[in-house]
Amino acid sequence: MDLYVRYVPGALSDPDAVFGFLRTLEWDEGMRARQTASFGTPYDYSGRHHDPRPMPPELAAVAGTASVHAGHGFDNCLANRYETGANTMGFHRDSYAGPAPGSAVAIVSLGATRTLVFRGLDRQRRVEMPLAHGSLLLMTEETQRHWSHAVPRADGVGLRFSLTFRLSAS
Ligand SMILES: O=C(O)CCC(=O)C(=O)O
Ligand SMILES: [Fe+2]
Repeated sequence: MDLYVRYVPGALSDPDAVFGFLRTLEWDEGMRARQTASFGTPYDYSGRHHDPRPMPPELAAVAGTASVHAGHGFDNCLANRYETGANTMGFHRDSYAGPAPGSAVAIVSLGATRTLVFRGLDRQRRVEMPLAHGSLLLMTEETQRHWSHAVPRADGVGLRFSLTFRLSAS
């Protein structure tokens, strides 16, 4: 299957404010590769359990923007903090055990541009997508079935956050 994702540059009206807000958050340092924080309906990720925590208004507003593009709401936000280009995310496919069938996963990027690499499960194809400050990327369930994605190491790159939004099935 061809890669079908939708990239919306400049999706956020005030990305600098969201970036500033994210800098004030407390981050979970339990993962070596990067730091995380979870809001809304918990979504178990990399075998880590998150307790339910309400989405702060700053993130609920971003979820609202993502909803307009996705055509459905989002009730979970998993935030990732990549302090430097040495912080990474390995190849994986997002699980649909929790999310509603047919719903999209949205990635909102703040701060330094990092490249999201898609790799076909046949390992024959590779597509690189640089994700800019204030951008939104939508991925479908179908995408997850045929492609994995990763945020590889990048030299000389500063702080970057990603917000991944999901809609839970129940
Ligand atoms: O940080 C990113 O852009 C990727 C995030 C991601 O793939 C995830 O949280 O599942
Ligand atoms: Fe992912």
